[in-house]
Amino acid sequence: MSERSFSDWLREQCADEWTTVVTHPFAMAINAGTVADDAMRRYLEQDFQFVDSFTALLGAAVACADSFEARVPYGRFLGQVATTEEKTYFHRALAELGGRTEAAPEPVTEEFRRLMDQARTSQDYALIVAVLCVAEWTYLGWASRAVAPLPERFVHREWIELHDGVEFRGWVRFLRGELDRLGAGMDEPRRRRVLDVFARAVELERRFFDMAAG
Ligand SMILES: Cc1ncc(CN)c(N)n1
Repeated sequence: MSERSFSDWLREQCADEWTTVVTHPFAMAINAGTVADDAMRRYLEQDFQFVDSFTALLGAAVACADSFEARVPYGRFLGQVATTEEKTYFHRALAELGGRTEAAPEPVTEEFRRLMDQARTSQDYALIVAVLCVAEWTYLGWASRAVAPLPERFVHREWIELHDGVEFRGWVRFLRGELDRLGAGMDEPRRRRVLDVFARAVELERRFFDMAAG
């Protein structure tokens, strides 16, 4: 690896799949506010299952981070978003769309949950950050492509706003910074191990949107 940061290097290794995620037709339809109610309901029902393991993974990041400075942003994000804004969004949006919080998980949802659960139980901080970083950075990638005026309906607009804005950008910057910091001390096999997990998460993000697009 040369001077480019570890997080940039990771993203470049899966550049095609990454671009497919952040420009995915389903994500672009959210930005345009044109996702049909049935499709948005199915997507959010599945994402609610995703968010459970994601929240547990944030908890693992608090536990496994290698410094107090690193633990604090995870704790803040866990408290602010996972248990307040994002959670109330899901309940309001699913109520609006006639969705359920306990839908049966689709195969890709199961696979994503398994990846997050494996990262969590590994207690390997770098692998935990790799999965969190993909989930948040790709979401910033598509949401930041939205152009004003944002869609009128809150199910689309708030989902975009939750994944863009000053605070969310700072959160993604922090996650990338953690990968960059950890990557600087890694040997080649270790970097490849992190890449395996990073690339698998990018693939699952793409398949998650494919599932939602039907
Ligand atoms: C599948 C998926 N990936 C990422 C995010 C953003 N936290 C999400 N809500 N859902």
